[in-house]
Amino acid sequence: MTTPGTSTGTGTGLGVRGVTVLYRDEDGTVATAVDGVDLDVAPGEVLALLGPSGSGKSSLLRAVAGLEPVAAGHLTWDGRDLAGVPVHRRGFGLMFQDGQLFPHRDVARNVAFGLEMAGVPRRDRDARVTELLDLVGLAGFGDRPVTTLSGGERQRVALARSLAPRPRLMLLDEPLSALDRALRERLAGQVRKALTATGTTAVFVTHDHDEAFTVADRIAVMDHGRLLQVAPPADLWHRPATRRVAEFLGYEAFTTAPSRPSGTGTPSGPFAALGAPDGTVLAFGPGSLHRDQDGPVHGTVVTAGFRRGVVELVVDVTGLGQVTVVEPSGAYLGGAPAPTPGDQVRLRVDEGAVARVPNATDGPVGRG
Ligand SMILES: Nc1ncnc2c1ncn2[C@@H]1O[C@H](COP(=O)(O)OP(=O)(O)OP(=O)(O)O)[C@@H](O)[C@H]1O
Repeated sequence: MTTPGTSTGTGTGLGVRGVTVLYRDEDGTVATAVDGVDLDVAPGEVLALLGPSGSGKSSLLRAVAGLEPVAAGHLTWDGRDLAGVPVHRRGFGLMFQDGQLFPHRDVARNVAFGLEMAGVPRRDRDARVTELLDLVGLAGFGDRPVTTLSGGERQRVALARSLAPRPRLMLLDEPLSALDRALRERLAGQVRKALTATGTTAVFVTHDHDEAFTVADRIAVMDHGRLLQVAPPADLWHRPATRRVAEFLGYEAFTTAPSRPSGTGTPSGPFAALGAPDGTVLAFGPGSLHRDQDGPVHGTVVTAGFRRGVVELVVDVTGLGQVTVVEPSGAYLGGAPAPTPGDQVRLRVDEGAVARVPNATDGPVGRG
């Protein structure tokens, strides 16, 4: 058996150096899908590639898998160049939006497929299948025909099947995007559990912010073929590297941190209490401001609406712009009226929910 082995050894994992992926149209036009990306994924790490549609996430993943040629730069595993190593010799597992199970095999034989191909003895195979089905929450499903499974169950079988041969790297391309939101949220946690429990190094492509934050040890934000920032979830959320990243994450309004007037040492204005070095941009989003009748910040309600247990007020904040204020909807039980457009409100700032953006210009980042 070509046993890639688990990825928690002494290696260095995946190296991506200046990788560019190009597509050539029939008329000869060349489009750059991935543009000189540098990235490292450490052994045992789960990295999410997050970005809008068309940002180049799948192209980068497919290049790592060996499914797409690398036009410039190179890829390494544990320091060894992957150029010329065919897909099936990389020891990488692949999982896509549609898990593409074998319809004529039952659940257990789907999970066992890679082990059978590798000549793993029956007893070891059965033990591994039981272990994996247990891990993905499908204990006892072994003899079910896959045609009787729900979409979420199918994707969990596909995950178990990919993990069974202990790939040294798992590449997941939007594995949950065909499922409904509630199921996606639940399964994202399960995918993380399965990857970390098996010590599997993984790259998880998604355009869904919540999924990326749930699944990943670090998130790489991609746009127009370039990496904008690579950081652990909390660092990315609270310290977006640029305004573009902050906007992509959902921050809505920006202001430069108040500077200290020379001589007095005390900045003034409604955001004066927010500690940040001069020139830092403060980014406000849902949760950054709360209603408080004695609050120092003034605003006018633009819209108010219920959404999954909360009331969202879009408020035009004086000196800042429109920011969403989120309130538990329990406050409106019994028909208590929600604010209406045009109402004046006072607000206070939740300092921990205001991101600090270094006043850096947007551009690609170095390797993560
Ligand atoms: N086979 C192809 N031929 C030509 N252009 C392609 C091909 N595949 C992707 N592209 C283009 O490359 C760019 C990046 O596409 P890619 O699928 O990598 O982005 P993505 O971030 O994964 O998007 P999505 O989330 O929509 O899947 C897009 O502009 C896309 O139109």
